[in-house]
Amino acid sequence: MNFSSKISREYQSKLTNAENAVQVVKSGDWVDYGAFATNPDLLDAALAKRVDELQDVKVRSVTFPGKAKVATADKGQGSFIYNNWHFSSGDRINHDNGNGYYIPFVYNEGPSHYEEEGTLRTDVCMMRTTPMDAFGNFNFGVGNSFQRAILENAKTIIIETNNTLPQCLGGTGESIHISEVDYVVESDNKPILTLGAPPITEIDEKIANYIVSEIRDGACIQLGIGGLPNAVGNLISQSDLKDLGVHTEMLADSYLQMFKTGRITNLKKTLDPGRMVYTFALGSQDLYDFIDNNPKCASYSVGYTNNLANISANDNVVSINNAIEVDLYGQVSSESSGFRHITGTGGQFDFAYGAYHSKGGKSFICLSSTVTGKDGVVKSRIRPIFDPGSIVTLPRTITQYVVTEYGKVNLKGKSTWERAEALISIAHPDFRDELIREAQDMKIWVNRNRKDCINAAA
Ligand SMILES: CC(=O)SCCNC(=O)CCNC(=O)[C@H](O)C(C)(C)COP(=O)(O)OP(=O)(O)OC[C@H]1O[C@@H](n2cnc3c(N)ncnc32)[C@H](O)[C@@H]1OP(=O)(O)O
Ligand SMILES: CCCC(=O)O
Repeated sequence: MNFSSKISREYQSKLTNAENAVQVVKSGDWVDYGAFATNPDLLDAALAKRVDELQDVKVRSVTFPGKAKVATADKGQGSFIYNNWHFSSGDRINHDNGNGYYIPFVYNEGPSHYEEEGTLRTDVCMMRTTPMDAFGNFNFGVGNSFQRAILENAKTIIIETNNTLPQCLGGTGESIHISEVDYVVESDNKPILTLGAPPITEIDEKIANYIVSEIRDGACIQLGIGGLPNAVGNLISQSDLKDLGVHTEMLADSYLQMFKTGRITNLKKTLDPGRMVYTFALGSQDLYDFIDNNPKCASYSVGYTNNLANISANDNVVSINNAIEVDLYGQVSSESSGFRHITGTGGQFDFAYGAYHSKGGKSFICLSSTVTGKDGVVKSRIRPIFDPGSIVTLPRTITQYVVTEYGKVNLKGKSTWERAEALISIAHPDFRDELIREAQDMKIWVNRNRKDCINAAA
């Protein structure tokens, strides 16, 4: 039998439908899904339908597009407990409603949690991939992440194919072979989630200006998610910066824009020169078309992209990420607000640490100085201390630059009173007096920190 007919016989023998495939799940099992667009769709729906038959099935996902059906199927019967390593907006709603839980981790350690013997059990992994190629491989498309480590830990593997996933060339960890798979389900090829570019506000533009003036030719860029990093990408596209490189966890539309305007060549990178390195992609159809089979882009496991030594291996790494709040000690909270869990630590810690340790590298945390709550009340995002429940994403020892529309400050090497002074200088003017009073009560204010000196710094 020749190679291709052997592969196709194996494929046919494993082909089934979603309802049959999920019969493999038993009460008490741990089930892992995919990450981002590689979360299963039909298999999630089929598993949720077994709500009356199953007890105590624990599901783990990474950033489910929309809302996972298993999370809401349960209605308190103890059939499913839904957990997630990083919340999407749907996961956030599930958590708000008591239908989901967060799993704390730093993103670079995702693979090792599954690789360390006995840390995590995976009875069944069900994930979405591209259809099988001529060699028997299923590609993880835009969700490489730590899928390979999960699959290697899984007792049973079910693949749900979708032909709208781009073929993402690796790298490492970007595919699985038919010989490793137990069941294949062909889906209805519903288009994967696309994300429009977030709108750029005037405040975002001001913040982006402070950051872009710190970037030099040949720098290696990591942009986080949200409007602010998108504004930075937009401004870089219009600049005359040259030979920028990309080593990031998330590939988004702003990289495509910077590539098209000739800002990105990747030629000055010392690690993976000539290639844009990423572990997942989230953006428009244009972005997915760009990465599809593109040898200039390399999809790697997050154990590689977010490895601290790999991040700092390139020179002049610039990492730009968003935050929810920063306190006067310089701690950064990027994943929750009080007891409301919003997203996750993700790779923020990895890139803030790795960028600072790259030769000439800089790490930026950016946020608007205020936010208007759902109750209409305007709050300062520079806080004396965080509310109970707010999670520290970056300890104060790791934070380098903090940027608002009122300026940028570098906290490295600064004592507590200098940090308070620096951070209040970039807070919204309406909140500065109150922050100074709080800093006095917190014993992080000395007599030479006076209001006029704050105004001078601003
Ligand atoms: C994928 C990557 O980012 S790679 C980079 C490394 N990873 C990280 O940085 C992970 C942590 N960071 C993050 O998850 C994001 O950058 C965030 C959440 C900090 C900001 O992302 P954005 O998309 O700009 O957030 P957005 O403004 O849409 O707010 C998300 C939610 O948080 C809420 N929120 C934002 N700021 C605040 C605040 N200061 N107080 C209370 N709630 C807030 C919003 O109301 C919104 O809730 P909703 O969905 O109910 O409306
Ligand atoms: C899963 C991690 C995504 C992020 O870093 O935001």
